[in-house]
Amino acid sequence: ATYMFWPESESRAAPTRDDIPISPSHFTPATLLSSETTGPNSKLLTLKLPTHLVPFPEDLNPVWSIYMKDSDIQVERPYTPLEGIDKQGIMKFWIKRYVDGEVGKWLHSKNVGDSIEIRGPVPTWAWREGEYDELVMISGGTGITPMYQLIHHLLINQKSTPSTSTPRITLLHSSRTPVELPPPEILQPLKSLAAAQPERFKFHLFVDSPGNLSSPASHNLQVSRIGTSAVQKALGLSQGSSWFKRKSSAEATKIDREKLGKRVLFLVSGPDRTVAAIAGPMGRNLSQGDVGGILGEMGFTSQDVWKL
Ligand SMILES: Cc1cc2nc3c(=O)[nH]c(=O)nc-3n(C[C@H](O)[C@H](O)[C@H](O)COP(=O)(O)OP(=O)(O)OC[C@H]3O[C@@H](n4cnc5c(N)ncnc54)[C@H](O)[C@@H]3O)c2cc1C
Repeated sequence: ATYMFWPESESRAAPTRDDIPISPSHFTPATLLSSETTGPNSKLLTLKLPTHLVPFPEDLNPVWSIYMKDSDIQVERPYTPLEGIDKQGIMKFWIKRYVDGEVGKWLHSKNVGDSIEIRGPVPTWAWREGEYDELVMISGGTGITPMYQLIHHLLINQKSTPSTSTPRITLLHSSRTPVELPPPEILQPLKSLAAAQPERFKFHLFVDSPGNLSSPASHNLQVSRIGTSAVQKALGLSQGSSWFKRKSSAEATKIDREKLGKRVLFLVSGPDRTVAAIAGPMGRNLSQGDVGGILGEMGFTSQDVWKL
């Protein structure tokens, strides 16, 4: 997935400046305000920029990320600020450390007060108002971060009632075990939103294995992979309905897209294996590749699916 393997660009050699707002063409030193362990291999990092370096809100259409540079080995990787950036220059990130990974490990080793050079904002995927009636988001691990940024922008951060052109959203998220689930800073706002506006937002959590939890169900956790039935449920369909073409048993899960009657977009983000299982592997050179996996089996095509 592009999510894991971003090509090394020459941009890591971009100059460092602290006199103009952040932009993709230069690095800017930010200060690490807090670093909090959130699981066996993840941390929540908060960065702060001086207020005069904060970009204009109109340059911050979700979903966007910023590159952070490991200044020891001069390697940069993109990370997604969960709530974008506020007027005070604060950005929060949920970051995983891989055993043999470079930048994640380096970021985890940083102390409060340290300086981290950042470059961005860089668009990940451009949200366009009014194009979809419904978004079905499927994420694995830290792949929840772009989903969270979009949900925060559309539904959590709204002072007034969302407009009728705001899509209904379902988020299906999976982590390997309960201790690897996103931290409360991410889960709690999503749970509150699902409880307060169930007609606008639905949220379901999955784990591959229950870990030490004796009763996952009481934590609203399903112990299973995200599969066809979870997607059907997200679309408000049930197996018996006429939406399903029933030409042969092999086609039992195929959806008659014409009859869906709503403009649905699937957003998929996470580790390679998760993206491949849900929507087929990414293509060469960061292209989307064909839609495969369970969404492909259900009959969805590249106009219905975007792999982040
Ligand atoms: C737009 C975007 C936004 C992102 N947002 C976030 C975010 O909010 N939070 C987050 O945690 N991550 C995010 N990522 C992922 C992040 O950019 C890094 O890819 C991730 O942190 C791993 O980088 P690393 O340097 O720590 O590990 P790397 O050194 O890249 O290694 C990662 C893993 O791959 C393995 N590996 C390395 N090289 C190879 C190879 N050649 N072949 C096989 N395996 C190999 C390593 O052993 C390790 O397990 C985002 C990615 C993108 C593209």
